[in-house]
Amino acid sequence: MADITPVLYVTRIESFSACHRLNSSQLGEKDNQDIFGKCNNPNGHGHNYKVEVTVKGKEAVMATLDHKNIDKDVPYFKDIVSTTENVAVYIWKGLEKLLPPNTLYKIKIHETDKNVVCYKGEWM
Ligand SMILES: Nc1nc2c(c(=O)[nH]1)N=C([C@H](O)[C@H](O)COP(=O)(O)OP(=O)(O)OP(=O)(O)O)CN2
Ligand SMILES: [Zn+2]
Repeated sequence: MADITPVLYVTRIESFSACHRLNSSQLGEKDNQDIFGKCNNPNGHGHNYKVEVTVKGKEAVMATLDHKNIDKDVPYFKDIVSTTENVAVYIWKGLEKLLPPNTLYKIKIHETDKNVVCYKGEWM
């Protein structure tokens, strides 16, 4: 008879504080303002991001982001807009390299109390 093993998902919640500005280097000033509105303010703004990492094992930390200006201090975001969706993919790519294959399950980021993004490594 085949063994039946329960699959458990373990979630750790970590946080980091960072500032950013939603602005695409591929667009002009007006388009950036129209698309990103107040989040395109040149002065930027900050968040206390809460990150939930779910693995089938253990986790690691995202020190490259904490107390940083995401747009200026993190080379990955030189030509990528620092939306929370893109931050989630960035964290996924970083953690995936540190963990055993197929153990990372889900990244969930609370940018604000109202904005929550989830990424499960899927592409379409
Ligand atoms: N799809 C996305 N939309 C927005 C993102 C994002 O990452 N992905 N990010 C922002 C801004 O960074 C912004 O700081 C979030 O602010 P905002 O939504 O304005 O603020 P709150 O969640 O506090 O709620 P509001 O009631 O809307 O002010 C915007 N959009
Ligand atoms: Zn923001």
